[in-house]
Amino acid sequence: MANRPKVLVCRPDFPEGGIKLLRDRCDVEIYNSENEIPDEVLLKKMVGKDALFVSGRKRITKEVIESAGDQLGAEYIDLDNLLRQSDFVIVACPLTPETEAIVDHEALVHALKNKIIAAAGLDVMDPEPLPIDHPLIGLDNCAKNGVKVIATMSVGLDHIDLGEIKRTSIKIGYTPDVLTEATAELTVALLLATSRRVVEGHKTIVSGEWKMWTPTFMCGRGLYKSIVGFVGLGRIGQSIAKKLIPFGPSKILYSGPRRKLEGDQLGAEFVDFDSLLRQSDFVIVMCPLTSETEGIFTAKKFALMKRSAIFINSARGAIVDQESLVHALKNKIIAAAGLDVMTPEPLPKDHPLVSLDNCGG
Ligand SMILES: O=C(O)C(=O)CO
Repeated sequence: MANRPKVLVCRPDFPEGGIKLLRDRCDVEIYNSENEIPDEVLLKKMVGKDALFVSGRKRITKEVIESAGDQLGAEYIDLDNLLRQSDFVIVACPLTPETEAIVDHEALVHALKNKIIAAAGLDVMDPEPLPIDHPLIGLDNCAKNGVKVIATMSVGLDHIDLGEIKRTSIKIGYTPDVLTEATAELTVALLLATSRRVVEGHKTIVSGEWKMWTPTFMCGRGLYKSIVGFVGLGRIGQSIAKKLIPFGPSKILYSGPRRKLEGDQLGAEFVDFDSLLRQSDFVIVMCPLTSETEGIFTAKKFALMKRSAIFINSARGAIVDQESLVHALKNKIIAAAGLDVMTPEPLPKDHPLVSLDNCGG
């Protein structure tokens, strides 16, 4: 069918239901490799596409955005002069009261139909999308070019250069709330498995290391009357907190950019980062990866934590300085870690975190 948006799906293994939704409305090309699409392939394949659908692991770089979008540079000149001189006129000003209705679409249709100008390439229009029967749609000399949407199957946007995106008209689609409960359940599982040493215990049976019952063998740490600290109390953090409250922690703390009403409603106390690290028996990392949070878990921060503390990260590996985490675990500066995320993913088999008994993932 004509005029269907063209979408490049950058992995073959997104859930079928979602792909079907896309296929119903769009022409879909799927990049068929289990590895993330390399930039040089993406740059070629996205030519002529209206949208990209990527995973949360595909880095969307400045180069990709520049090729996808609608950036320009221009020499200052008054408008009429510019219109008289230019072979190509690129509209890239912000929408303000002064520029509103900058393109009179009827006038544009007239100009294109009557060859007053040769052609138009539109990355934006009014309304968006244009109705299928709009005269611009049927005009051979009017192309709607360039990627308009980058959709990612993730709530995290850390893989996309948002600074560059803001300089374009590209819209971002993401999946908030889709995995809130799943991530929260997994984090609770990770926390219990780590504190109750489930994986370690399993290994002792498989390896034959468990010889007999002794009073303190595989003793873990309890949530009951513990202090649980959340670094980031967004949707997922709140859901984890709700699931942990029935275990009877004595206190829930959280740190982040600001105190939240939802934190108050959960009876959680807003504290600064260092104070959270000093007080918590369980530290749960649930903040987004941004320039402010990258590498915030340094050796100094691990040193602030209790020696009995358990560290859980279900957010992003890069929030943690991983060498410092290895050091903290090896030297029992903290008791244990449960990791849903790491750098790189997957960790190589010979990475120290893989062999440490007090680290699970
Ligand atoms: O939604 C996200 O950001 C994820 O990491 C899911 O894997």
